[in-house]
Amino acid sequence: MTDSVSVQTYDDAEALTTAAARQIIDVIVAAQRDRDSASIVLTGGGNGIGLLRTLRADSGAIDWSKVDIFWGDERFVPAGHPDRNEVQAHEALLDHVPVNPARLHPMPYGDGAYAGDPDAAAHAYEHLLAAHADGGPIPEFDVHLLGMGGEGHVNSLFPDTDAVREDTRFVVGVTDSPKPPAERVTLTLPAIRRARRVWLLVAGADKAEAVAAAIGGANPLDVPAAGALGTEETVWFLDRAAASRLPD
Ligand SMILES: O=C(O)[C@H](O)[C@@H](O)[C@H](O)[C@H](O)COP(=O)(O)O
Repeated sequence: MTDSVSVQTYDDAEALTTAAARQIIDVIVAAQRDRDSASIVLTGGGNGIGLLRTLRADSGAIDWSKVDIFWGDERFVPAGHPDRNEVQAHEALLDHVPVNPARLHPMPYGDGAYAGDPDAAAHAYEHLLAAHADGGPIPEFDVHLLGMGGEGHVNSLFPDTDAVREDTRFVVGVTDSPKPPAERVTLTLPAIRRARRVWLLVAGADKAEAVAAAIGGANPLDVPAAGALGTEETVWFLDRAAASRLPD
């Protein structure tokens, strides 16, 4: 674990997603050079999907056939449902670049083999992660992207829930999400903390208080984003409004 937390502030959401896209190209290219492959964890939300749209326009020197793509959380809805983060990621980027389908690792669908049982789906995804780990229990993702809700949630880890309290499992099912749909599958804080880099993409004045609390070291049970830390770095990509409550 590192305490290397940094903040980058941009004029608006478009500028922050553009900057994060440029930087993720460099990280992926370097990982492919050093280890022949890269692994990223995608997130939903406007900024996470915005970053993917930016990469669609220009993904630099990335060899998309050598990127493993995982998801940090998923709404437990049927395959192809527009609310699935996976569907939005395909529309924004994955349908438009030469990914290796075998290296796309979507979370299970709400109408598939685990229908009605998000926890069984979570166990299945944890096994999938283990199968792609290089020594450890799950991969050391090169970058775990995250959005954040106004109350500080990341992935489907909402304040004061069993999911955010989870300290052993890497993936859990959620049946009580305060934000619909109630059923979700999510990586936990222990999973996020295995990532080399955790990048939080956050815009808007309604996020400013939670941003300040998280960076100020709030209890993750109250502000889940406070517990989202990478082993090498944690970077907050903010617009001016989201950064407005940070101390100078
Ligand atoms: O699953 C969800 O309900 C959303 O995807 C959610 O977790 C989102 O990522 C954050 O609320 C940040 O969203 P924005 O980037 O759009 O602010």
